[in-house]
Amino acid sequence: MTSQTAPTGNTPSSDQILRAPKVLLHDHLDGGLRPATVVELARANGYSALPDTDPDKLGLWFREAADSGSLERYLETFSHTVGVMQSRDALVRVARECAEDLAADGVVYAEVRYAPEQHLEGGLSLEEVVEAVNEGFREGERAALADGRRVRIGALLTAMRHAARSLEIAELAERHRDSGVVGFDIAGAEAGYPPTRHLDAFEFLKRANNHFTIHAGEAFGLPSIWQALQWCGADRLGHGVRIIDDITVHEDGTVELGRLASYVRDKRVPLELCPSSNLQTGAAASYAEHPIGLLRRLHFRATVNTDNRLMSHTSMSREFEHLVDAFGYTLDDLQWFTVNGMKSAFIPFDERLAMINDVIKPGYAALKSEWLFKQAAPTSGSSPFGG
Ligand SMILES: O=c1[nH]cnc2c1ncn2[C@@H]1O[C@H](CO)[C@@H](O)[C@H]1O
Ligand SMILES: [Zn+2]
Repeated sequence: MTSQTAPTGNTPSSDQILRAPKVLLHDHLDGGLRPATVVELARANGYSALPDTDPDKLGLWFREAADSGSLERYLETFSHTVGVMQSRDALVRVARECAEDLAADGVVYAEVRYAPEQHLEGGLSLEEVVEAVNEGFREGERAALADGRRVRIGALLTAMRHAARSLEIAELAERHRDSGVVGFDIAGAEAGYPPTRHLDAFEFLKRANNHFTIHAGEAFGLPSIWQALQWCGADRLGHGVRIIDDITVHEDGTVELGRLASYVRDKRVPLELCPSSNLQTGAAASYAEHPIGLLRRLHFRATVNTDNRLMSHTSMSREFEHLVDAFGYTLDDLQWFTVNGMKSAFIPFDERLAMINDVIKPGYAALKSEWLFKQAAPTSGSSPFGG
């Protein structure tokens, strides 16, 4: 007679990772299109600049072109996705498919960002862009629900850091606050465009008690993170991965945090880490060397994100799989990242708490207790009771 005991340190299977409830705070709408949708929208809208019209080859092209080692070159690939997202129908479709794809990946809560100012070439107004995207998200949530999957999507409005429309976009976010927009962001090339160029937008949002994150500490280091936090007052850091530059690991294994890294950890500043994206832009050399391993050990408020599912050929499940492979993470680790994400979301506290207690924790508990019911699984071999 053998007896089964609770597994410790078990490696989650791909299937468990897929079914685990996941939270995503950093995902670009224009970085997550299905390749086939890019092709179809280009055809429908007379966009003729696509590098390939075969969906498989186009998907590969995005991935390879983005795999350049530089953020600037990575960002060039967005001209094609933004290029086909210039009509109301295109925006509704892309947003709907985004919600459906995230739901199919087991994401239960996501904040998806895009820059309204980049979608005006077909004659839409900023308001119309936001309304179209919101409509698509709601349609996608309903379609997912009809399929038995629950997902909630909030939009973040991004202003481009090289442009000069950030105050206008911040005001747009504030106007749509009760209709699907949960916050604000700035993105684009980091070097040469410090967040302090947009102080008026951040001041406006703070006066309105609104929320914002800033892409900082991705292609540029500590000064960018410091400005985002101490000059701009960001609630979260988009990437923030270069906070590692302010952390010293000594030969005897002791770790020393500089003032900025201490502040980030002490204040529980959420880091929207995007491992695959960082490998492509050169911010990290491999998954195993990605700072997320150390940041998790040191209990920073680390979260796991996709950034751009198309360009990085990824999903939340894939990001988790890479981390499980690189660091041996268990379901407890994945739950820790997920709860961190939910704690750091921009929706109200009571909703975050309910999502943690009523959706995330029960979801992981169900996965963690599966070993108890192994004998009932259809694939199990001989009877666990012998004979
Ligand atoms: O990792 C990133 N760092 C900085 N900017 C980015 C990143 N990914 C996408 N965008 C930029 O954000 C815009 C709105 O979604 C995209 O068009 C792209 O230019
Ligand atoms: Zn990003």
